[in-house]
Amino acid sequence: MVQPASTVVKTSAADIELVHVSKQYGDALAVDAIDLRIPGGAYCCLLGPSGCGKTSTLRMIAGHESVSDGDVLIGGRNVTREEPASRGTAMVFQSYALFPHLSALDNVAFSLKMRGVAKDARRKRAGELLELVAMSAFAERKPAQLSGGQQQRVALARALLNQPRCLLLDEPLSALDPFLRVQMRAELKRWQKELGITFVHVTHSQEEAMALADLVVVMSHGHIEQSGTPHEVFNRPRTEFVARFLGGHNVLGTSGRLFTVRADHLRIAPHGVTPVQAASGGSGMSRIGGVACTVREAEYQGTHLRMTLAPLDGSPELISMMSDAEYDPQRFGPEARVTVWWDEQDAHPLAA
Ligand SMILES: Nc1ncnc2c1ncn2[C@@H]1O[C@H](COP(=O)(O)OP(=O)(O)OP(=O)(O)O)[C@@H](O)[C@H]1O
Repeated sequence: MVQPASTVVKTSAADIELVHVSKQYGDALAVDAIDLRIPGGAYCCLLGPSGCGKTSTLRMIAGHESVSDGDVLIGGRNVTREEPASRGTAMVFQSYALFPHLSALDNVAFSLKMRGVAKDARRKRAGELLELVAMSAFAERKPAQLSGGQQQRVALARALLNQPRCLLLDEPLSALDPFLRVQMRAELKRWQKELGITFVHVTHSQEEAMALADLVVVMSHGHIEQSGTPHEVFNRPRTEFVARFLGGHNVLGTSGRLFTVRADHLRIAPHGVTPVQAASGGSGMSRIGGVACTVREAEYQGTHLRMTLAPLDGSPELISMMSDAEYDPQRFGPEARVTVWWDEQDAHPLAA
């Protein structure tokens, strides 16, 4: 019988706190005085485009990169100047970093061997961890004889060996094909819940972050643009950067103020139908009378149609997601004239 995760990895989750943490590489400021608290037992995703500082942040938590300024606290203890091994963290690398000449079992047992643990004891312990990640049947295989997803499981088992209180994952799914990525994503989430420890996962995929995280931290140019639950961040993006980076939003402007409307909240009627406007608070963020547009493209995406709409007044294009059930190619197909509007409550103001 497979043992519950909590009996194989007996540890408690630790909070992670970053207090005014900066990272300077020569003249380049990669991370700029960020403050962040990740509650113990949370699944946190650091999300942002290439070069925004997410890997540097993860590596500073792990202790693989020195902190230029500020403090890193794990479980309430200041670990800023501590070695990686004494922080209670473990890291899973993008490339998995397995030893090619060792079997899966010996890869997991390697650090126990270095510490002089007897062969039987280390093989027993490594075997338990391989069982946890459903890899017992592949224990004697070398990494080259394993698929990407299987190598990832071995890397995870190895990282769990020392009972970490926080697991740090650097783009752990990026080397996998799309199908396996979705499957492994679900397993990561399940393991995190079963183990009950804090996971910090770096990704540039908003879809991955939305699917996995309890806490999404959106970064740009070394700053935290916004942090919150996936629902908060998606429904209430704070800045234009967050709205554009997450996608699925239209960024609109009226009299110098910016706001967003989710693509699936745009309302569309065939040309000539007068929109019925929900009560307007007079903020100017709804469009009484609607925007006359031409449908530029209608892309079928299974459950939805993604429509690109070109306003006749020459303002920037809008994106609409319409459910397959609502879509009528006669009325909303390419080149159709339509009227687009939105309700006041669906328009969300952005910080300047
Ligand atoms: N060792 C280094 N020396 C000099 N500059 C570095 C070093 N490591 C990172 N940088 C720079 O710091 C900035 C942040 O890099 P970092 O790797 O943290 O970003 P990232 O968001 O993880 O990017 P990616 O998704 O591409 O890995 C980048 O401009 C990068 O070029």
